[in-house]
Amino acid sequence: MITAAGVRKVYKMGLVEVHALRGIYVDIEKGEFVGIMGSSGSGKSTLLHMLGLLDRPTEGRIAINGRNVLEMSDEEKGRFRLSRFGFIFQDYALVPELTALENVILPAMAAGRLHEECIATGESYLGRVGLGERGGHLPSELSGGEQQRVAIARALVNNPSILFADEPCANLDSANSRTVLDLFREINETLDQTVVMVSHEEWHREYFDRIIRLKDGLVAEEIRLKG
Ligand SMILES: Nc1ncnc2c1ncn2[C@@H]1O[C@H](COP(=O)(O)OP(=O)(O)OP(=O)(O)O)[C@@H](O)[C@H]1O
Repeated sequence: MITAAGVRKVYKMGLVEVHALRGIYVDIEKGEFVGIMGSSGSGKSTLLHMLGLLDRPTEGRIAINGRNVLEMSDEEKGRFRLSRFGFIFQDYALVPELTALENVILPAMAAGRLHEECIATGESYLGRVGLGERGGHLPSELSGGEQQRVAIARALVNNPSILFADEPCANLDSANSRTVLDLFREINETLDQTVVMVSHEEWHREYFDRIIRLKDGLVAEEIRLKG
């Protein structure tokens, strides 16, 4: 589904070069729940950004369903991200002035869908994450775990083919982390949704089908746990 081949990423800060990725080869298959693990600074978020087309590699090839994304224009990549990808970040990234439902429907509105259809789809996804009664609440009126579930509903609203989550449980206690991880697992199993998640918590591995472990910008090991 997504292939990264020989992907390097160098951040240049003045005269200093940071080699965040040093030649990564990974394949993400449809329907997988993949954990990208590794110690701090190993390149996990950078890899997620490359696979999610949020940033471009310095060198190497990324292909989605066989198509080389480096040949896409920025506009085409933007459309692709909006319609095919869902993103979840550790700080939830909700708009504080908008209600939960308004946050959830933002990507659907941006994709030009009819307002009534956006509301109906948004309500249905809020129900799916267990917040059907909380659509009118502002993010500040919700707990961290609830805010992250709103962010998951928002990521799902355009029915993407792949969900990218960057340390989605980093700000949650273990009970809320489990709720969020159970939700990812359920979405993965019932909607056949591909999930790629960055984590540095070893206990999360019980949820993953496969782990890609990074070290110093390279794949140190891949472990298949299920499937
Ligand atoms: N925008 C940037 N500019 C400069 N250096 C960066 C940038 N983003 C990341 N880096 C550097 O690239 C390396 C990899 O960073 P990355 O955030 O991908 O690691 P990570 O494994 O996700 O770490 P963490 O678990 O701490 O979030 C680090 O040395 C980091 O300092």
